[in-house]
Amino acid sequence: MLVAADVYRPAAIDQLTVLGEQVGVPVYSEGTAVKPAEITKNAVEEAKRNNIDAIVVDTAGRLQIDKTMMVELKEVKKAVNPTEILLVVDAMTGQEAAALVTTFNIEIGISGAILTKLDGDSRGGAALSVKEVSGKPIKFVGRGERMEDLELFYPDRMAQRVLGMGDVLSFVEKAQEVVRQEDTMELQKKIMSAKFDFNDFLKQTQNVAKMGSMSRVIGMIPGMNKVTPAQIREAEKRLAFVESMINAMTAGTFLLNFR
Ligand SMILES: Nc1nc2c(ncn2[C@@H]2O[C@H](COP(=O)(O)OP(=O)(O)OP(=O)(O)O)[C@@H](O)[C@H]2O)c(=O)[nH]1
Repeated sequence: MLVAADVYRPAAIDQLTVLGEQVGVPVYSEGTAVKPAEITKNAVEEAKRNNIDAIVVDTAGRLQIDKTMMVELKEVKKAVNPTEILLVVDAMTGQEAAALVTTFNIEIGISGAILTKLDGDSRGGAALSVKEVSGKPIKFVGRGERMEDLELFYPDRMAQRVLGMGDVLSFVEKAQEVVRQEDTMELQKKIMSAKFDFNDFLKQTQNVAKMGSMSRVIGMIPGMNKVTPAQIREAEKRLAFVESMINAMTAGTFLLNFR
């Protein structure tokens, strides 16, 4: 169950409700008038009543460290004694990330971090900072805006990406998640017998899209870390254009004459 305990940002509750619907997870909310610690305590009771054994509490975030927020987080921690306390760190904040992690770890005591926006920072400086200043592990990383872009963190794979060696293991795992083995065999047969058509091409591009944002997929391929965000945006635009062209075509058999 997801718990809406960010009572300050007006859209935070709605945002969590939409996310809950998307992933099929119930969302517990009491609006903005109740204190986060109280909401969290009630949510645990509600979860127990419904035999739900895991809850994720979304608390308010701030760019700057804020005393009131720290007190509030301590209250939430005291109220429910969570198994994990994960700090969400934006990788784009660079060195500021180190200060944030240090303060949260001293004040609240974190058990790990989630590093987001790694798609915008391939150098991985923030990842090193988290470990260096807190000694706590990064448990998940975000590489784009979609749910599929949130993944488990593997330090060795991150190191390979930073060194420009790609991340073939994650690439294969993601591909296995979205493509069925039988479909791959079918496709292989089509290519071998020269029957690969525009519909197959469309299916392929849709499968790649299911693996996550284009920057994320490209980043996993060895040697492709030099492709700039602008080039990726351009490629996405062109792909959308080609897709619309194919969708506008009439089905049938055409012979192309290239003489
Ligand atoms: N490119 C990219 N965008 C992300 C990533 N993670 C989150 N975002 C985007 O960043 C914006 C802010 O994300 P939120 O989830 O609202 O951030 P938040 O931590 O809840 O914000 P607070 O209100 O401060 O708690 C949204 O537009 C997200 O789609 C990521 O890994 N990569």
